[in-house]
This record gives sequence, C-alpha cells and structure tokens, in this order.
Amino acid sequence: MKNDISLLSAKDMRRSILAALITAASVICGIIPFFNLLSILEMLASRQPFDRIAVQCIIIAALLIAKSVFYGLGIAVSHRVAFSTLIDIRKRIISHMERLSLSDIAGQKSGSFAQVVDNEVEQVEVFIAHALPELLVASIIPVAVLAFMYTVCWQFALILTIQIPVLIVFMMLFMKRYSSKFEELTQRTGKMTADLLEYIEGIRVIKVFNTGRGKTNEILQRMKDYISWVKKVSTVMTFSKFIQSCIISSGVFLTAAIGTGFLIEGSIEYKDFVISIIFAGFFGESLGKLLTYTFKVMKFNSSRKAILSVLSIPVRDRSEKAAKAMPGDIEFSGVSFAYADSAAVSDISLTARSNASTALVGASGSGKTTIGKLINGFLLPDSGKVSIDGVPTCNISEASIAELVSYVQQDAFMFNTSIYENILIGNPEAKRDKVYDAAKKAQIHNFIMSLPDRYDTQAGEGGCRLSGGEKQRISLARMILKNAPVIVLDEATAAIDAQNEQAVHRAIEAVSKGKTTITITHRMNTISDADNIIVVENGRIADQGGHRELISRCDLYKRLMDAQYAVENWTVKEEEVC
Ligand SMILES: Nc1ncnc2c1ncn2[C@@H]1O[C@H](COP(=O)(O)OP(=O)(O)OP(=O)(O)O)[C@@H](O)[C@H]1O
Repeated sequence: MKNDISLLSAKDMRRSILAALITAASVICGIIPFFNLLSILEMLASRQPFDRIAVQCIIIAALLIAKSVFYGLGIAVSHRVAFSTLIDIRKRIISHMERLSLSDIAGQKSGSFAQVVDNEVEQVEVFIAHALPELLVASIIPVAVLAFMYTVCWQFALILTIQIPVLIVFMMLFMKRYSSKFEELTQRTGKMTADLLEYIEGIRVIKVFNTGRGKTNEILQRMKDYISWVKKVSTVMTFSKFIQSCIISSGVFLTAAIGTGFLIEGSIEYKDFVISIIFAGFFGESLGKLLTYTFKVMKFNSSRKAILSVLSIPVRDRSEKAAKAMPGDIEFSGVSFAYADSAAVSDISLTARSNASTALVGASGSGKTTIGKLINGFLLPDSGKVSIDGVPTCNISEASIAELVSYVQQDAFMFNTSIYENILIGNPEAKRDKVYDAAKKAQIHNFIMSLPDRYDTQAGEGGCRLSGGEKQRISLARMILKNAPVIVLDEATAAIDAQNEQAVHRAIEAVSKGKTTITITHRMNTISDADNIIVVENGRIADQGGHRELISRCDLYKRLMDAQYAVENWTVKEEEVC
C-alpha cells in the first residue's frame, strides 16, 4: 500500500470542494440582504413609493430562502463526504492491520488501535461534516464585511482590520505553547481507553484472584489523573477564549464609540452608523467562530496524525516477492528472535523433517510457542533463517504459509457466529458433510448435536458460550477440515477432558499420517512415539533425538518425564484429606 498521507479519496475531495462552493453560495445569499436592507433604509429616508420597497423585501426573502437551501445542501454533501471518509479510513486501517504480521503489531496495545479506529476517525468525520463548512462560512464573512466597511467608513474598517493581526499574534503565541497539548490529549485518551479495555477484559481474573479493590483503585486513580490533567488544560483554553473574546468584542465597542462621535459631528449618516455596528458584530462573531475552529483544526490534526501513525506501521510486504510455500523439511539455521528487547529464542538450528513427527518439549517460557510461530510465519526471525522446503519464510507470503500450515493453539479463538461457520473457517469451500465429518473426528459432533440449535448455535463473543475443551475440539475440527500438509499443534489438546482425549489423539494421529507435524506439549506421555523430540531450554536447543536416546542421556528430558510421571501417579492420601 502506498503511504497515502491524504485522508480523503480523490472523489471525496471533489465532493468536499462542491460542498465548499455550495456553502459559499449560502454565505453570499446571507450577506446580500444587508445591502437590500440598506437600500430600503435609503428609500424610506427619501420617501420612495411602497412598491419599490416591496420588491426589495421580496428579494431579501428569496435570498434568505436560497441561503437556507444552499446551507442545507452544503451540509448534506459534507455529511456524505464525512461518512464515506469515515468508512474509508476504517477500511484502510482494518486492511492495513490485516497486512501486518504479528511481529509488526507486537507491542501495540489493542486498545490503542480501538481508540484510533473509533475516536480519532470519529473526530475526522465531525471535522469534515461540521467544522469544515462552518470554517468556510466563518472565513468568507470577515472578508466580505471588511470590503463593505471600507466603502462606508475607512476608520471603522481599520478598527476591524487591526483586530486580525492582534488575534493572529495571540493565537500564534498560544499555539506555539499549547499545540503539543492536543497531541498529548490524543495520546492520553488512547492510553486511558487501552487501560480501561484491559481492565474490562481482565475483570474475571481480577475477581477470581480477589484483587478487585486494588486494581479498581489503580484504574480509578489513573482516571482521576487523566481528568485532572484535562481540567488543567481546559482552564488554559478557557483563559485563552476569554482573551480572544475581549479582542473580538473591542471591534463592536470601538465602532460604536467612535461612530457616536462621528454621528454627533455629522460626518456619518445614521443608516451607515447602524449598518456598521451590525456588520462589526458579524465580523466579531465570525472571527470568534474561526478561532473556535482553529481548535478543531488542531484536534483534527492530532487525530489525523494518530490515524497516520497506525497506517504507517511498516508492513514487511511479502506478497510481491512471494515464493509459493511447498511441503518439505522445515529448517531453522541460527535463528534468534526477541519480543521488544527480551530474547525469546537464540541461535536455534533444527530440522522438522517432512512427513515426520517432531515434538518440542521444555519448561514453560523456554521458547516453544515462539518456534511454532516462527514456523508458520506469524513471526520472522531477527537473525538467522527459517525455511520451508529450502525457501526462507520471509520470501513466502503469509497467505501461502497459511495454506500450507495448520496452526492450532491452546487458546482457540472463536468468532461470534455459528459453530458451523467457526468450523468452516478451516476450509470455506467444504461441503456440509465434510464439516460434520471433521467435527466427528474431533469428538465434538455429539456435543454440537445436543445443543438446541445444533450447528447453528452461536459461539458467543470470543466463544464465551463454549468451554475451553469444546473450543479446542472445534479448533481441531477446523484443522481436520483444512487438511493442510503441515500441522503445528501448540498445546492444542491441553483443555480436553480425559474422556475425549484418547479419541482426539487417535483422530490427530489419523489426520497426521503422511504429514509434517510439530507438536508442542507439556504432556510428555503423548510424544514418546515422535520421530524427533527437541528439548528446548531458555530459548536454546538442549538436545534432540528419539525418546530412548533422550531418556538415556538428557537430564532435562528425564526431569520432564519424571514430573509427568509424578503428576499421573499423584494420589491424595486419606490423612491429607482429613
Ligand atoms: N508477545 C510477547 N511479548 C513479550 N514477550 C513474550 C511474548 N510472548 C512470549 N514472550 C516471552 O518469550 C519467552 C518464550 O515464550 P514462549 O511462549 O515461546 O514459551 P513457551 O515455551 O511456549 O512457554 P509455555 O510452555 O508456557 O507456553 C518467554 O520468556 C515469554 O515471556
């Protein structure tokens, strides 16, 4: 994707210009009646016939109607532009996120993405739909008023003109000092949203571990800090608005004061005095609006930056140079990978042979999952090379690897749609009987059939209506349906109950025949038949070989086996219960 810095598409830009022109027409229709009013005053003063005055009144009415029609039309067009821009930006963010690999978005809080997709994009919509037309109206009026004032009384015009540089200097000084606060506001709001989301998502853990008060107080304190910061910034804004208001009001005040003197002197006509005060009022009001919209421009600008910061997260685009992923040996040579700055695996070299079973074992946190994610291209190595059938994964598109590899993890994600649709993700082209067959093999068919809506039962948000074991079996059904040549099982059966476990393992064995399988597990009893067992320790390979070899020479492997044996034979003594 090209790094497009414009938030508006060319079509919306054209529509936006159209909205601006229509709004400008509305402003002109709103200004002309004052000249007609002036004519009426002159006619009344010179006792002109009523029909001539009536014509002027009709023209005023027609212009005011035209003003409203044009204004409504302008707003309608700008709303259309704003809405389509809103959808367009959200689509761009989503498609950009889809193209980012897991390593590209590692370290980004999901809440900060949500803040950009929701709040910041909303700000752009509000700006285009409301602020832009108003800004335009507020910019035309002062220019028109000044042009008129110079024809009536240059002294009045000068008073109004002087207001402009005074305001500009004030605003420049203000913005120099405070524009960074708007960016800070965006960042702080993003962080607050992310923290709140994390709190809501983690509420179950908080309750289970009874840390509710502490965590709640912590989040409340952060909210208080945020609100008190916003209040401080608002006080500065309010003070600035007060100063602006004083500068703006001085125009009407000085026009009225000096005009009264001119009137007493007889150097100005009464009607010119009245219209000048009215126009000075308009001038001030429009300047006030312009300044208000300056803040909106600043807010828009910081929202725009936040959106572009997401859109400019670099994509390591592998789609163009993409070689096709073909089944073959999976090889790691000197691979290292670190999350942020903490190393997860270091200088790993291993081979998972094609059409053979490889198991990865090791203590928690030793780097097994990271190896799994490096195989399926979710992660790319910081150094060294991961290759499939001799082709480095960095040269293969994610889509091609996804076709080749089925990756089943412990934390199976379910979409809030039917169970049928959730299984179908494995192979969207599959016929209904194949879906049922996969579900049967994964030992989940009977359970699904026992539900009131059977396969049409909704999984709930994130699969919340299903147990961990049910989600894992659905996830395995997906894998069976996909029938990919490489299978990576990362603790894929850890939550399955003992009753179903044997059958699930038999199904996995049957599906794995003639395929390359990599099993990551803590259940040592399930991998002793693997062709190659790789023992991982602190991000490095401690040893590898068959079960018999390892049991005879690898201390860590023996310890892992012993621990498994102890768990299996663990019984509660009667006295311990009492
Ligand atoms: N997204 C992440 N960001 C930062 N560090 C991470 C991330 N994921 C894993 N790690 C760290 O990388 C190291 C290896 O983690 P990994 O998940 O690969 O271990 P594992 O052997 O699969 O552990 P387990 O058996 O508990 O699943 C650990 O120290 C872990 O804390």
